[in-house]
Amino acid sequence: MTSSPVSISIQMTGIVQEYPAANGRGVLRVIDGIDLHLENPSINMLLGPSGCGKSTLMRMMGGVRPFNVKTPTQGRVEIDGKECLDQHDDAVTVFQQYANRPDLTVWDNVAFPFTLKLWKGRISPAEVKERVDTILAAVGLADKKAMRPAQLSGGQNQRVALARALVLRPRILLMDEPFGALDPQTREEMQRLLLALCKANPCLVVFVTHDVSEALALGDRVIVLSPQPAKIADDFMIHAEHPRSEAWARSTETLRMQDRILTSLRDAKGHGQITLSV
Ligand SMILES: Nc1ncnc2c1ncn2[C@@H]1O[C@H](COP(=O)(O)OP(=O)(O)OP(=O)(O)O)[C@@H](O)[C@H]1O
Repeated sequence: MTSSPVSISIQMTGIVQEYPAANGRGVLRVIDGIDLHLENPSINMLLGPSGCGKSTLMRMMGGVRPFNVKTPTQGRVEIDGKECLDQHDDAVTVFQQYANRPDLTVWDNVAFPFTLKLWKGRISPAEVKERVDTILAAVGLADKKAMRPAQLSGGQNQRVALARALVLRPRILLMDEPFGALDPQTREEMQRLLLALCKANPCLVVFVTHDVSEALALGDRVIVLSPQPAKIADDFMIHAEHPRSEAWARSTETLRMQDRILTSLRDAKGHGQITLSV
């Protein structure tokens, strides 16, 4: 993978999101006035109680609009100063559920986006091959390329999903609790892998997590949302170098940040969803 300078910004101004209420009467306000400016290359962690609207906010950054719902209800999302009105190819998303196709090999799963209308014909078959082989080597799956998802572990499946996202060389990588279903050791391996991939291929990462330790291990910036309807409860930078050591994780500075996050979540309904894995 080659390291190339990358520059992108996401500006969210006065964001309000309402959905039709489940009982069919009125609306449910999920996001209640968020202003946020993100710039890359950086890893931005979004933390907040379950259901507070993290995924909703993240989807807006990729221009994804739920069927029949005006998104955002109020406010404006800009990518590089240009209003984002639709799904765009600057952003790709990695989900907790991998979304790998069971009928395709690892190689074909990673190459899959290039078969879609948006990408078809944009790059040559030779470049597709070069990109897929390179990213599979980078995520440590070069020797698994002929296997199918059912033959892989959870961590390996998540590597496939990460490779499929990065093969597009996005300027924005949206990660919606990507490591939430993995065991602690695999989760740590994936965190180290993500840091290495981001170093090789800098981009703007927005990463949703329920885990305070994960936010502290990965984040250049930590944004804490309040319970629904979400506002920004806290927002701070972490300047420590990556990868962050065990000693750093146990330092007074880190414990103070951990305490700061937990304090801003203390009164949150549903804060039991927030975990601490150190
Ligand atoms: N398309 C939709 N239509 C109606 N309600 C929706 C829609 N999408 C999300 N919601 C509601 O908006 C709220 C916020 O959902 P969202 O998935 O953004 O929260 P979250 O913070 O990511 O949750 P979690 O941490 O549990 O994944 C929830 O109450 C959810 O039911």
